[in-house]
Amino acid sequence: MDDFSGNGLACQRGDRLVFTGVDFALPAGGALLLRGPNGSGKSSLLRIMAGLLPAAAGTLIRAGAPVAAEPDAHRADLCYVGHLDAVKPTLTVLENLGFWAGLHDEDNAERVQAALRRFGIAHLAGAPGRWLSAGQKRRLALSRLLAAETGLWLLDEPTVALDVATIAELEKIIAEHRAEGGMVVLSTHAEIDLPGADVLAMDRFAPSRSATNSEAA
Ligand SMILES: Nc1ncnc2c1ncn2[C@@H]1O[C@H](COP(=O)(O)OP(=O)(O)OP(=O)(O)O)[C@@H](O)[C@H]1O
Repeated sequence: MDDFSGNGLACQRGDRLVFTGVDFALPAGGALLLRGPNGSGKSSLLRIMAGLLPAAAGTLIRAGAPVAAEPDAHRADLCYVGHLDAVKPTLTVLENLGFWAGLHDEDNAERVQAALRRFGIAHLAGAPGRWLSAGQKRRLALSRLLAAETGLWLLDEPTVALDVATIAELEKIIAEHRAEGGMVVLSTHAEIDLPGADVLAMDRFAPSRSATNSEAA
């Protein structure tokens, strides 16, 4: 059974200690909502969870084993959607998603088509990325969630630029993922329906000013 947890996580960006002492535990099917003001470290924590940024302290555990022991297995079984959509402007919508999904699984054509349909952008499959509106780019980025099967979804402000109907669809897609034992960590300033989610208020983990100064000294 999959699960994902973190103990004593700290993050340093440049000279600044952004947060310390973050603990969380996600069971299979679990959801974690990251809240907090601008700069409190939500994106940084997601990047640490995705293995894109080293933690200054602490441990991540996936399915009972330290992520540091098998980082590739962890990365292969997660989908990180950052708040930059990473859509290549000269590739078509289908090529963008097919390329990404191919990194996970070569036999992905059907899943890719189904993902575009589910996010309502199948009619744009042949359009170059540069033609997409902000919301269409976001839908394409989120289509990755369905184009390859991964157990852990890490979503940085996923509802930005989405219309109301697509936010409702995303809520359903996340609920289906969790019903199959998938996990999700999501940061947002907006309202989103994530039944039973744990909430991490990131401002609680800001080091005190004196700690920050002594860290920087
Ligand atoms: N590449 C970087 N180099 C140095 N500092 C950085 C870098 N990226 C982010 N930071 C700093 O790390 C801190 C946390 O930023 P982060 O983006 O994680 O916050 P956030 O809670 O996601 O904010 P927001 O709500 O504005 O998206 C901020 O003080 C930010 O300036």
